[in-house]
Amino acid sequence: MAAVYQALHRRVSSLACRLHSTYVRKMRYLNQLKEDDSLCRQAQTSGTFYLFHNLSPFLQKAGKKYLVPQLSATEMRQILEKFPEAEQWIEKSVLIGCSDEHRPRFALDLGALDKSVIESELQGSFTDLRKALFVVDSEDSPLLASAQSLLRWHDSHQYCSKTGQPTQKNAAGSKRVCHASGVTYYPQMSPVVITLVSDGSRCLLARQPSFPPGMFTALSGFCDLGENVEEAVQREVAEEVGLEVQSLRYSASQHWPFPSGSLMIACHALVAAQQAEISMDTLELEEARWFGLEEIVEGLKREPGSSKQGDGSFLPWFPPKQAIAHQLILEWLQQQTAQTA
Ligand SMILES: NC(=O)C1=CN([C@@H]2O[C@H](COP(=O)(O)OP(=O)(O)OC[C@H]3O[C@@H](n4cnc5c(N)ncnc54)[C@H](O)[C@@H]3O)[C@@H](O)[C@H]2O)C=CC1
Ligand SMILES: [Mg+2]
Repeated sequence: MAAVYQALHRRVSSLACRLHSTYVRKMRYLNQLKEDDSLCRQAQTSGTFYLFHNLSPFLQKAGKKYLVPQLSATEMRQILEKFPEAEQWIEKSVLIGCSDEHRPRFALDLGALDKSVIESELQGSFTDLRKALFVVDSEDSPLLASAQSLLRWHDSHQYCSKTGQPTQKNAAGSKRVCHASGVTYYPQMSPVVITLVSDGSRCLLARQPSFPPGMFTALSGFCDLGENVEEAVQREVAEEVGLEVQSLRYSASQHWPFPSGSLMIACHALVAAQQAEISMDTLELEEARWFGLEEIVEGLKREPGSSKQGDGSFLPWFPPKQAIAHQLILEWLQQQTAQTA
């Protein structure tokens, strides 16, 4: 028995080692592409391309599914030949990853070109990211989200904020440089805390007036400069619902492309059950209230379309699985059911 176990252990370890080395080699290769412009330009000739138009990704409908096509360099050339100055377009692409076989992936925004020509040629459509994220396969959503954030960053950092002179991107798009001032700009994102507050038996969800009718989610807020995650959670909860966090626990994080590239840091926070009276910030929130276990279970079953009632009001529903708020709510539910079991 021990021999079988040892053999199994050896096999698992060697598999883990091989997997690990694939990952390490991939990350090192990507880093090389970021650092070496000529290597990256060469990689563009064998890479694949995801297309965007004014930050909307290109999707193809196949039956009920939406696919995110990757175009080869040859297919890219065929499309771009239909427009003037085809060569300069490839230069605008940004590196967003690579396959395990080191085939690099790029994203390219063709916003200045006539989108109907591309759409009819490739039989698909440029789709708003707020829709695209929720209709594509779950492994494609993070890729679209990070590609869009990087393209947006390049689009809004064309000039040096010190000299006003144009900045130049490196081949991979991992930075921009102002040659007049020597300043290097790196893509930025904003840290945002998202907190599911619980009083031990209920959890607190809120809605902003801009949310779709009936949607409730966890409290969120941008971190202030100089603040750590714990301070940001405590401040946001105090500001938005007037409660004092007693303890908090980190759950997970997620890149979120709205409004312009955020790192969502998700936490569970506990407040004292005796001091759980909500005092809502009416400037930001339209409604904030406690939800019991049953209401959470029911809310998770609902979809935007099924939440409208006969009298025109909406029953609560929660963000879809692509949003980290959904994961926080599921975790809370699991914890509650484990406690009451
Ligand atoms: N993935 C998910 O599950 C969820 C994601 N979110 C995201 O979190 C973001 C932040 O949540 P809010 O409650 O709106 O934040 P918030 O509570 O900090 O309020 C937003 C206000 O903060 C100010 N602000 C400070 N720094 C900012 C920055 N870097 N960028 C933009 N505004 C800044 C602005 O005045 C803005 O109106 C939302 O934009 C939303 O996209 C929110 C809930 C769920
Ligand atoms: Mg907020």
